[in-house]
Amino acid sequence: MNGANSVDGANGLTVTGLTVRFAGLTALDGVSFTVAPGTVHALIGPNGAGKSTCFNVLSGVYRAAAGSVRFGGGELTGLAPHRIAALGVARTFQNIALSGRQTVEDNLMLGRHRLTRAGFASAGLRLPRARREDARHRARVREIARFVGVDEHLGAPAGTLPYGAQKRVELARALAMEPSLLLLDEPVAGMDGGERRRMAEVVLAARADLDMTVLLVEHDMGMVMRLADRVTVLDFGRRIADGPPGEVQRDPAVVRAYLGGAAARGTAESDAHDAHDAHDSAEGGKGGEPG
Ligand SMILES: Nc1ncnc2c1ncn2[C@@H]1O[C@H](COP(=O)(O)OP(=O)(O)OP(=O)(O)O)[C@@H](O)[C@H]1O
Repeated sequence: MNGANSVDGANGLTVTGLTVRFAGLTALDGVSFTVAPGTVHALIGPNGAGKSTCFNVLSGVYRAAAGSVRFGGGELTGLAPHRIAALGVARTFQNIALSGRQTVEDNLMLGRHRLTRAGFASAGLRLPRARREDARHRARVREIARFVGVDEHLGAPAGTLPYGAQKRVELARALAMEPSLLLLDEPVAGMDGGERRRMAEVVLAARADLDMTVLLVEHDMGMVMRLADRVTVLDFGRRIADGPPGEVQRDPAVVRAYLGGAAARGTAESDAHDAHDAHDSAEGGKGGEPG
């Protein structure tokens, strides 16, 4: 199946024939998939499969050589990152990208920038309209911080928080943009079991309560199985499987791709490690280190 049934018009995403090349290397080779509105969709695959490249095209960081990305009825390919953000697409990063010296509240307020109507001049002059708007945004930021469970940290510099809390602040900042499509790049990488479960709860609550479509890149197969309504699997830039998580985890091409990656690297240690990941993917178990 080619996966490009259009879901234009709502908060659905339709990726068709996406191709990205880097000096002789084809990082994405005609990839197509569809993310239905209001669902959590996972993009998985071994290291180097093309997942980050795909996210970078969706958020406007990379340009595609060919193909199309349609969201909510409009074409995203070729738009600059700020234009894509303005259309309601928010993203978190594999590595934390917060402003460490600023407070959590200020980091979240940055997320609301696109929603701010009063210009810099009136905000600078502290005109009443700008003050009211600022208060409204701060109230919403507090709500979102509570929703994600970081409200106790609002006054702290983001860089001083424990790692797991910083990852949740990143998610809160993305939510502060009030996106209709949320791109999560390895949201639980480096977290312990308790933090992972907490993050999973927040993502599911965001889908249910905030009417959001979520696309997720994640190496933790337990998370993928728990969260995703549908999974697209990439390997060497190509789509090798697409379907419900239970189906995809049994797909021989998927199991082979994960085992093949381990064999190609050839060390006993990485074999054991990746075979463990592949086993997890086949069993829907927990584990899988960030790549
Ligand atoms: N800016 C770039 N310049 C050159 N090659 C790149 C660039 N970005 C990615 N690549 C290459 O494209 C391929 C896909 O990489 P990508 O980072 O998208 O994979 P991934 O699935 O996200 O991997 P991981 O799970 O390790 O993060 C890799 O071979 C990578 O080396």
